[in-house]
Amino acid sequence: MLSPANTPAGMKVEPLVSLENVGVRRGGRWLVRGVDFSVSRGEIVTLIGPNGSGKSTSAKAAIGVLKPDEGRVARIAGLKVGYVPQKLAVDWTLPLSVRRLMTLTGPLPEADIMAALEASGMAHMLDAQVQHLSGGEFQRALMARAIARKPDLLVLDEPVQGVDFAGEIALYDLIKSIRNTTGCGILLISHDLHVVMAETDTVICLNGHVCCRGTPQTVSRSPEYVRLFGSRAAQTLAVYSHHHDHTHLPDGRVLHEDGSVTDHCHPEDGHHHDHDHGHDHGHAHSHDHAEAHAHAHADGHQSHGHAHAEAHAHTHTHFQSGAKSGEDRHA
Ligand SMILES: Nc1ncnc2c1ncn2[C@@H]1O[C@H](COP(=O)(O)OP(=O)(O)OP(=O)(O)O)[C@@H](O)[C@H]1O
Repeated sequence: MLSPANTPAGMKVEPLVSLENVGVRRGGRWLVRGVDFSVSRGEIVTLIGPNGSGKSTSAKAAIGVLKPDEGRVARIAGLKVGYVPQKLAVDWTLPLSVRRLMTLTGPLPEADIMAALEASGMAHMLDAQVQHLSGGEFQRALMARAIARKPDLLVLDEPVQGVDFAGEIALYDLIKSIRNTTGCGILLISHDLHVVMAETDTVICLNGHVCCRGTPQTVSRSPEYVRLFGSRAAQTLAVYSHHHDHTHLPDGRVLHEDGSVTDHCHPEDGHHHDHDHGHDHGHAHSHDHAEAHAHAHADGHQSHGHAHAEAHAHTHTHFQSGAKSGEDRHA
């Protein structure tokens, strides 16, 4: 495995992609600002945050699909990106087999198609119609498609959407095994504020900017969590909790915890208090988190404790971005 943890001590690894103070402005307002994070080979970075908090925007800026209005994005030369979008622009009235899905945007050697489907547990569904796949199978097919071109960086936008709890664990297992066998870097997007993959090296919590970051606290030590979800779940999932200190109003302005309202939110505006949960919220909280998780899954949606009333649009038509270097893209 090529995890940074396994690289020889003192050896500096150049990140596959790094964002520095990135801001994206559209329609007269900042969608995200002050975003900085990097993803290295073998590393799993998870972006969490409520709906509309800028996760997809930040990921798109990272892979070069979207040009930032401020800040810098650097990518290693020739970076190959596999992108599993949140939504697909597919005409569901036309028949589409899994095999065809694999080659929609370009031919692939048969051996690579089969190896990717094999790795994703989908080889037996080669001729199945995509329309008939379950949520979990569909995500696996998309993942197979993304890994077939052997990317350096795999970007997964909400890979567990529409997937039940057991399927979620299985998908996280698959993501872990992709990382372990290929050594690629993984940027994972989740709107679930309570649960992230245990293997996540860094969690970046977005709320229009980086609200907090840290290592996820594993809950495997919490007897309550194990009792609720079983030891298998406890081995696979971890919990990362946080608190948002501001609310985005429908008109784009920001209501802060102290009652003041500003036009934008920005880490430097004096209203934000970053929490490094690696320090602030340790194991003592794991019992509460496990309960939060139980509720989230029992009623089918999460309570974020954060009102975000904005409508948002998705443009998720890219399967795969053959991003070259960031400088090329931004020239
Ligand atoms: N091209 C655009 N023009 C204007 N606003 C946009 C554009 N793209 C995204 N937005 C807005 O930017 C905000 C962030 O969107 P983004 O899709 O990055 O959020 P997200 O955290 O990924 O949300 P979700 O969890 O709902 O997918 C949203 O309020 C969205 O409406």
